[in-house]
Amino acid sequence: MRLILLGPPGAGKGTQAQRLVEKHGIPQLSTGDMLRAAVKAGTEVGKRAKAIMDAGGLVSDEIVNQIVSDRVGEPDAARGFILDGFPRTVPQAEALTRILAGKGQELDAVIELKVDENALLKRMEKRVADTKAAGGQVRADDNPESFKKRLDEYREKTAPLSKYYAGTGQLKTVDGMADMDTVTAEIEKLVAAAVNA
Ligand SMILES: Nc1ncnc2c1ncn2[C@@H]1O[C@H](COP(=O)(O)OP(=O)(O)O)[C@@H](O)[C@H]1O
Repeated sequence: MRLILLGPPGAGKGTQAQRLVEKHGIPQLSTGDMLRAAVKAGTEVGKRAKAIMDAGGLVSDEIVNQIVSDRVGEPDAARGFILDGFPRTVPQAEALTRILAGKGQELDAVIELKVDENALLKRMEKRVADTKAAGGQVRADDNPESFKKRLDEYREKTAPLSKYYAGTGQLKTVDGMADMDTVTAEIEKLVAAAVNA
């Protein structure tokens, strides 16, 4: 099963992706996590990406397309994967189609979590508070200024993907304002329908 989770920062993609991983035994491919790992490891990609990420901007399509192309070719992704945070632009979506076509694969579904924008800043602040309370490391881009930039980038470059995937007939939407378990149940219904289609 090959799935994309779409939605603004704070929509709950990471949480839902984790639940799908547990239930279906396929990996979550989060470009945000992969880029943060590259920053931490101090690789060339990490060095190029760090300042952009900290400010809430988007890393170049060229870099993320390459990362995803490499990652979907790894053995654990052969049976499927959940993409979280990719694609984030229409050119990335087009690149993904090419990458998968090169392997004779295609997507099963694109699931968009619809969330009221006013809730997103509060969710980010809660994530920061929870992380601090647990003694964890707060993300450099989880501050109001970078978060605002992330939302702006989302509106301008990522939101058009809904139309793109509506056009391919792959888009499904879920109410991301519902409680987490309800969202999970709704996603499972859509996944079951897509896989049996
Ligand atoms: N597909 C992508 N294209 C460009 N930049 C990306 C992509 N995925 C992640 N990034 C970079 O990593 C940052 C964090 O990504 P992610 O963890 O997915 O954030 P969020 O929690 O805001 O959804 C983004 O703000 C961006 O700088």
